[in-house]
Amino acid sequence: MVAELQVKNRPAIAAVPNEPALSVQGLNVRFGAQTVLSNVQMDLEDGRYACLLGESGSGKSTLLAAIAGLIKPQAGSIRLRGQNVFTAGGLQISPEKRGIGMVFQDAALWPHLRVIDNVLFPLRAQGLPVDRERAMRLLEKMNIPATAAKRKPHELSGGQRQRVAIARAIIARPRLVLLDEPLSAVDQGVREEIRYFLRTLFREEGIAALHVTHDPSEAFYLGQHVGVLHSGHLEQWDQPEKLFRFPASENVARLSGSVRSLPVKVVQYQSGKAEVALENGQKIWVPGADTLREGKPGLLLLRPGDIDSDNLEAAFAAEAIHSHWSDGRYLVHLQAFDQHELLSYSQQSNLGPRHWQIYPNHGWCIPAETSANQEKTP
Ligand SMILES: Nc1ncnc2c1ncn2[C@@H]1O[C@H](COP(=O)(O)OP(=O)(O)OP(=O)(O)O)[C@@H](O)[C@H]1O
Repeated sequence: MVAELQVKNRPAIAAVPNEPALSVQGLNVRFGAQTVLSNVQMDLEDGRYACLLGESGSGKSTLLAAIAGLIKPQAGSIRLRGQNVFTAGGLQISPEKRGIGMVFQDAALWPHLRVIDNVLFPLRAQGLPVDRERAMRLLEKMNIPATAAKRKPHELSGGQRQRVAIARAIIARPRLVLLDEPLSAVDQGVREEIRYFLRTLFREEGIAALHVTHDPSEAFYLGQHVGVLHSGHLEQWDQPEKLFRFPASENVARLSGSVRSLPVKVVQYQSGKAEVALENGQKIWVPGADTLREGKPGLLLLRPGDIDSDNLEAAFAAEAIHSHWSDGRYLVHLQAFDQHELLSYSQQSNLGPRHWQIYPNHGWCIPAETSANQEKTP
């Protein structure tokens, strides 16, 4: 009887070769009158690690809950390795049959079970062979000493508990692991250690992951693919370098790292480059989106590494109004073109007026009417 029940809990879906680990199409989620996810589309290749950035309340946890089967969306579809697990037509495979591992902000281990039994729990729940050797190997890889395997979770540090939770999430070789801010409750040193384990372990095991975080450095360290969710819209889902260098919107730029924007007018556009007029009338060529239109307003997105103060052929005057030590250099806040703030890195902390230059071929220009700007309009 017990064996029958366990077999029933095994993932009910078989893998289709060469299909993405996860495919989400047109997903909509509403809670009452509030639309929390709107037409979300994403594909995640098998064995790839993806990170999802977004502000608090943007819908990140809701998306994970929908993929895990914990809530039922109003529209769209979710496929795991080619098999539908949710369709708006009525199919809703239950969470335990989706073959998904989960890691939460707090490790959420069973307090009454020893560490080893916590790790083995998914195998027992799914009626799979209880592979103690694999459990011990995973704990060893996560730098948990063998002696700790017999302890209860409260006898471990917070960082160790989180590493046990990661071992538990992958023990059954799930097709996908969902991680909801797994590093936000641990301190910086432990965070760096765990993110190293995550990176090496998931690649070794070839398990796909969707990892939610607020921290761009975490997303770029771990993510082979990175997305930005804003007000329930997945504004970009891309390779990390593309998302950082060519953000689709001001929100994507802002949520993926330090950035400031300058309003410009598009003079002309030629194969990936735009000539834009700055507010002081000066014209420069910058990389630009192919959605730019001549004569229309644009937004020139500038990261600190796009601006330099040491060049004598300086392009514009600006006042350094604040600087602070950041990651081995100063991050300088500039006041330019009347009221606009820009950022630059510098070896010096000198404040006051100076001349600055936008590096040739740096910056990224997008149309002024991206979703971010539309939302700001009252
Ligand atoms: N079960 C629910 N019932 C009603 N509203 C909900 C429910 N779950 C989430 N929400 C609302 O949906 C919105 C998105 O919440 P969600 O937790 O997905 O955001 P998030 O991006 O994960 O935020 P955070 O980073 O703070 O965890 C919020 O406005 C939240 O209040």
